[in-house]
Amino acid sequence: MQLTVEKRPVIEKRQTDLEWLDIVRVQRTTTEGLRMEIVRVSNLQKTYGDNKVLRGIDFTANAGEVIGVIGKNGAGKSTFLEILMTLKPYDNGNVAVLEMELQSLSTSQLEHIRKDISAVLQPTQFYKTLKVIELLKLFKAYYNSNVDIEQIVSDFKLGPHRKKYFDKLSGGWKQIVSLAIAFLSEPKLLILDEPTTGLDPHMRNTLWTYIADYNKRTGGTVILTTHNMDEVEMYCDKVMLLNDGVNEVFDSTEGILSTGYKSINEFYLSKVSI
Ligand SMILES: Nc1ncnc2c1ncn2[C@@H]1O[C@H](COP(=O)(O)OP(=O)(O)OP(=O)(O)O)[C@@H](O)[C@H]1O
Repeated sequence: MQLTVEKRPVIEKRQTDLEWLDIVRVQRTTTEGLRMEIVRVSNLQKTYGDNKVLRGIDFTANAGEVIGVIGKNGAGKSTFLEILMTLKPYDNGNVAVLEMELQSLSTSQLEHIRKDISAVLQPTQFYKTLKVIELLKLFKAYYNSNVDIEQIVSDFKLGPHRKKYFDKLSGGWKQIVSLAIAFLSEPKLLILDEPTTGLDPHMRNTLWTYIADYNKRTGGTVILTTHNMDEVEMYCDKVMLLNDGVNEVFDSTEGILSTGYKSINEFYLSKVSI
């Protein structure tokens, strides 16, 4: 595998005190030209009652890609992610995760596939009686993970919080702990629903640093939703714009910008009406 490093001008503009944005987007090209397909979705449809939320989504995620799913409130982004996480049934279409067609899987096959998927939804109030460090140890044991807990504590700046009870943390720190736990299993597919909402700018950078590093180190795939278009522009390889129940655009970030938009924010505002 050959690594090519590409520095985007926009990153330089927004460089932060963490200097992490020598974090460059690493684009993997394989000499064999082969990339494992992690998710393939075709004509996905999902209705709640008479609310047809997804009307035919086509989507592919390859190993190592970071993909941002964007769209206005209520567009169906979380619904889409929950289907990929195997948490929600769908009405029509095909959804293959790690080359397994979800609707044809038995319960035990679903459990098997879930071992390779990690997800962070909105911060939860789970494990009230456990301290942060205990939670991390618990999940390390559960996942049989080789990840060094102290490294995770350091990477996510959790040192001052390690002995605090989870339910006593602020909303943002709960979010950070949930994210740290998600990375413990070194999943092939990481699904994050608005991971940076509620995080301060330093912690947002910390998270993106970790995602970029995880992605480079393990070749893991990340699919996330966000309303922050700057983050999409800086860190996502591809963008899917969900609009009126379909993937109105699904393209590389560069591909979108090369069509004349100054930014992904401008692209979003021009494509999506209130
Ligand atoms: N369990 C449910 N039962 C009925 N309707 C639902 C359910 N979950 C979501 N919906 C509806 O489906 C639509 C899409 O919701 P979803 O949460 O997927 O959108 P979203 O794009 O993630 O929105 P946001 O950006 O506001 O988080 C909304 O109209 C919502 O009210």
